[in-house]
Parts: sequence; C-alpha cells; structure tokens
Amino acid sequence: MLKFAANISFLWKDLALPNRVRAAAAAGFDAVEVLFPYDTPAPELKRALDQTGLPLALINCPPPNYTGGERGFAAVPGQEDRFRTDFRRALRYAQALGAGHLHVMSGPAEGSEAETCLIANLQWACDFAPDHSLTIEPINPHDMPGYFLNDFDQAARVIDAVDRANLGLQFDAYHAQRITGDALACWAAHGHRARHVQIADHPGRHEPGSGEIDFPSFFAALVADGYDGWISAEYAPAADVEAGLGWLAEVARG
Ligand SMILES: O=C(O)C(=O)[C@@H](O)CO
Ligand SMILES: [Mg+2]
Repeated sequence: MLKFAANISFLWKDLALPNRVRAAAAAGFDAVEVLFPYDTPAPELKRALDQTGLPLALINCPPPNYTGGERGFAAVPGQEDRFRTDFRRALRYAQALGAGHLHVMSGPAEGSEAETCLIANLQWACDFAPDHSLTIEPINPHDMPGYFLNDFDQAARVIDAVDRANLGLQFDAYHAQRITGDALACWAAHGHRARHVQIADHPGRHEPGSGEIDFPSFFAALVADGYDGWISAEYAPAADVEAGLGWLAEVARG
C-alpha cells in the first residue's frame, strides 16, 4: 500500500511548524517531512510528532546558516570542512527527531571536479552515519539555477560511484517532469534507485491532477515496482490546503 507524507514546508505555511504536524495528522497523512526544521526547537517539533504519532520522513542537510545562503556544499570543492560540520549538526537534529532520511544538498557547482567532490563527501557521510538513510535529489535548473545536481543520469552515476548501501535517490516527480519531459519514463529508468518520492504536478507545482503528469499511472507504477517508501506531497497548494486534498482520497487511495 502506498504511504503518503505531507511536506509541511510547503503545506499549511500559515501555521507554526508543530501545528502543521497536527494539521497533517487531521488531514489523514501518514507522516510529515520538513525541509529545514532548524529554526524550531527540536523538542517542540518532537512533541507534536509524538502527540500525533506521525513519523518524520525526511529533513534536508545543511542546517542553520542556510537562510539566504547556499543550498548546500556537498559538491563545492574547498568546502569539505563546512560540509562535514553541517552534516554532523543535521545528523544530530535528524536523530533527535527520528527523521527517516537526510537529504544531502549538493550546492552550486559545475564540472567533473564538483562531481568528484560530491562523491567523496557522500562516501564520508555514509560512513559517518552508517545507520542513517541519505538521499540526493536532482532539482530542475529553472527553479534552482546553478544547483549542481540537476539531472537523473548524473544522480545515478553519483550513487553508483559512492557505492554505499545507505545512499539512495530522492525522486521528485515534478523535477523529473521538468527535467526530462516524462516523469513516468524517468521513473521506469531510475525508480529502482529511489528511497524517497516527492510529488507535485507540472506546470505550476500544484496538487496532483492540476497539470500534465499522469498520476494514476505513476502511482500504479510505484505499486507494480514494489516501491515501499514514502510519497511526500511537496507542492504549493493552488488555494486552501484541505480543499486541494481530493487527490489523496480519489487518485491515490482509489
Ligand atoms: O526543492 C525540492 O524539490 C526539494 O525537495 C527540497 O529538498 C529542496 O530544498
Ligand atoms: Mg523535492
């Protein structure tokens, strides 16, 4: 059975973070994910998670000092010490909250030197946290110009080169559609590497069903392929969050 998480960095933005967890539980989600939870004291968030019983599926690395700064350092040559410091902090936060995955952001870079740097940093991180699941996510270059990891073949190459069991692909159907023009074909090629899935339709990055991605077929492919990880709703609600949740009942749960 497919399991759905609410990305509470995108959903219920008008509420305080702990209350977004409560809203996700009330709306029927099975988990939450938070991109950058670091401005909220971990015990406050933990209390809401414990009260609702919702697990935290994922957080992003790097942690603090992110706001207004770069989107990670993992692929930036010369920033290896910064990467390690950030990673250790993010890991502590992930462990305090029981976060399932840590999404390691590659940051702004280009070229083969950056790829070599990313591979070495990920090998270090995987070995530093062998019991923790790490993910990398290709992000489309229109939304995040200059971000290093912007292609699924590139992500596959990096994952294979890192060669650690605790690193996997974060497959975002919206980015897959925007990068390749065909999210389903992209899933067919790369889904076997996926540890975590995120969804939004394209264009617009709104609710599934609002754009061109065939989500019933996408969900059917996940089921057929035995995908058993989280599917996180990482979209900008077209209007009210609850009013846009018809897809959860109708499309995803049949
Ligand atoms: O932008 C996305 O898509 C993500 O999943 C984020 O983790 C990037 O911050
Ligand atoms: Mg995403």
